[in-house]
Amino acid sequence: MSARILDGRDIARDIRAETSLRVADLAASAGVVPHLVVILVGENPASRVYVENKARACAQVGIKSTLVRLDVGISAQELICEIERLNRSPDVHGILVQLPLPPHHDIQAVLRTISIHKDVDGFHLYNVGGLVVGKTIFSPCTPYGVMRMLDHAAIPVEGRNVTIVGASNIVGKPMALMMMAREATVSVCHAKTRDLAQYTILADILIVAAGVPKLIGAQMVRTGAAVIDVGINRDPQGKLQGDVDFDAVRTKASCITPVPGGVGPMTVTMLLVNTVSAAERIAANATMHSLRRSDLKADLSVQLG
Ligand SMILES: Nc1nc(=O)c2c([nH]1)NC[C@@H]1CN(c3ccc(C(=O)N[C@@H](CCC(=O)O)C(=O)O)cc3)C=[N+]21
Repeated sequence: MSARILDGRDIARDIRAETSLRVADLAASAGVVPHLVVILVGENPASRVYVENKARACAQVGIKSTLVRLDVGISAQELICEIERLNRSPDVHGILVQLPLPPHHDIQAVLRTISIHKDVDGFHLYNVGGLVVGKTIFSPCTPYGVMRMLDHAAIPVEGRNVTIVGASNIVGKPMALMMMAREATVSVCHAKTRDLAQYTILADILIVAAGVPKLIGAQMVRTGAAVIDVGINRDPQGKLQGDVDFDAVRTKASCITPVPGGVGPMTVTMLLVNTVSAAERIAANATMHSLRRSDLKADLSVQLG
C-alpha cells in the first residue's frame, strides 16, 4: 500500500478562500477589517521567519496585521502594559504573543493578560480550560488544523483509537481534549514512554508531536492508519523534517501528512480563521450594543413624550 498524502497546502488553500469571503462579508456588513497584532520579543531567528509567514498569510486573505517588536530586555510589566493597551484598542481583534519568550517572562502570566475575546492562539487559561467543558472561544491553531485536515479528508474520529505522542501545552494536551470531545478513544504518550510501539500500533489515527526526528518507524504503525506528523525538526543543513520516518511509514499507512507542507500550513490558516472569527464576534457585539443604545433612546423618547 502507498498512503494517500494529505496535502496541508491544498486544504489550507480551500479554507483560506472561504476565509477571504468572510473578510469581504465583514467589510460589507460592518465596515470592519480584521486586525491581528503579533508581539515579538527579542531576536529569535526562527520566530522572525514564523512571524513573517503569518503576516504574508494575513495579507493574502485581507486581514490587516501589525508586528509589534519589543526589545529582548523589556520588563514583564512593560510587556503586560502593551498587551493591555491592545486589549482596549477597538481596532484590534486578535493578539498573539510569539513563543518562546525570553526566560525572565512568566509565559502563563503573559498569556493570561490577553483578552479571551482576542486570544486567537487559544493559549489563555480560559480557552485552554474551556476545552475540558466545551466552552472554548478559540481553539489552539495546530490541533484545530489537524481536526480540520481529518474532516476535510473524511477520516472519521468517533469511536476510533487515537494515539498522540507528545503532551505539550500547545499541541498534545489540547489535541487529546479535542479528540475526547469527538468521542475518540485517546492514548497520550511521550517520546520516553516505555514500549511506545504498544500504543502507536493501536492507533487508527496516530498524531506525533514529540520533536524527535524519525521517532515513528513503519513497524510502529498499524496497517491502514492515518498518520499526522506535527514534528518540526531542522537538520544541520537547515532542512525541515518531521517526527515520522515518512518513506517507511507511507508504505503502511492509508494517509500521511508530509513535513513541510502538512500540518504547518494548516496552523497558520487556523490563525487566520480565528482572527476573522474574533473580528466577527467583536463586530456583532458592537452592533448589539449600539442597537441596545438606540432602543434605550427610543424608550426614553417615548417616556419623555
Ligand atoms: N504564539 C505562538 N503561536 C504559534 O502558533 C507558534 C508560536 N507561538 N511559536 C512557534 C510555533 C511554530 N509554529 C509554526 C507554524 C507554521 C509552520 C509552517 O507553516 N511550516 C511550514 C514550513 C515553514 C518552513 O519552511 O520553515 C510547513 O510545515 O510546511 C511551522 C511552525 C507556530 N508556532
